[in-house]
Amino acid sequence: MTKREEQEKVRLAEIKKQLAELSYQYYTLDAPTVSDYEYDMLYRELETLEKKYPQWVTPDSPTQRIGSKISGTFAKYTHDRPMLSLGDVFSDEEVREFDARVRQELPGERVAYVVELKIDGLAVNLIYEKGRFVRGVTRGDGHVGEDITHNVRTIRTVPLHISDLSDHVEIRGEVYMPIPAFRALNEQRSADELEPFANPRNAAAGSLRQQDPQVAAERKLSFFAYALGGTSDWRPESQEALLQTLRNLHFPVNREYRTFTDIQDVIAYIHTWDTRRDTLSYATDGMVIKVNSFAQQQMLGNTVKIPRWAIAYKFPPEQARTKVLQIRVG
Ligand SMILES: NC(=O)c1c(N)nc(OC2CCCC2)nc1O[C@@H]1CCC[C@@H]1O
Repeated sequence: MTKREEQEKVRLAEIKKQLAELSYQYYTLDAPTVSDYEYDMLYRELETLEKKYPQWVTPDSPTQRIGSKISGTFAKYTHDRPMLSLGDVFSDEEVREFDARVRQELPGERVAYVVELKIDGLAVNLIYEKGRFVRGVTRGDGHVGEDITHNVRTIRTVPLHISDLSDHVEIRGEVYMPIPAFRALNEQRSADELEPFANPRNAAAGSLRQQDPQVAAERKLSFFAYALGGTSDWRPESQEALLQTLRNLHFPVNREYRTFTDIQDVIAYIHTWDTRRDTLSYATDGMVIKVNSFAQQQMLGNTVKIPRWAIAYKFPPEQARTKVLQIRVG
């Protein structure tokens, strides 16, 4: 390799690193530190170098987010640890019953709960090998999902590489379509005389099922990470510690999670979102209450489909609330 090629190879690696950091600031932190122009100039320099040296293009380059169409059906993938669903509850009383059961099964233990917004999207499994994003899979039936890597890699908040170089890391979270993107998409679909999507969840699901990643890329999907799959050598102590680790790895983590030791405080926090959730830029359909300690989650275990250490408190459906509001206003 000539001196010049050597320098260009270094420059190429440097730009990829910078663009990944700038993209994280812009899309995940919503706090860009450079102008769009500066970003575009760097991106163009990378494209020029990759055109000159195609042998140096790596799958985790920002230029590789939109690959080629896939043909035919999606490949199937078996999760190395099942992706559980959640049992639903609809009242404060049922939340207290959950707490009573947990404490009864953990006699003498100090129990803390992490409460998270329940994002109304699509559960997805992200697989990283030696730090590189290699596969994105739908939850499917919890055991076998569909390989939608080509579409997941177009999601700007999904890192194409992470600083943890373990052999196999599985990050689970929710792919969702922000409400502004959902509204714009439906306006466009009405203009094109296409059937609008009923809700952001359906729009996200429809977008992830596209054969053409160019279409998925235009749907402005996003992602919140909230759980681990079978990950080779991570041993986080608790949900809280896991969420912090995910944030440190530059995964988008929803910031509205809180930790409580008293179920009354959990219930009070849930109700602060009864109407406040309408101000969020993404759809939610409830709150997820999880026993914080992973050791205690292990002791409580899971049924075939759902954990015994977590529940979803569901908000009343929109129309019901609107009716109540009408009566009150009327
Ligand atoms: N939708 C969510 O925001 C959400 C969340 N914040 N946390 C979890 O934790 C999982 C981990 C093990 C059992 C449930 N699951 C969520 O969504 C579930 C995934 C599958 C069905 C629900 O969408």
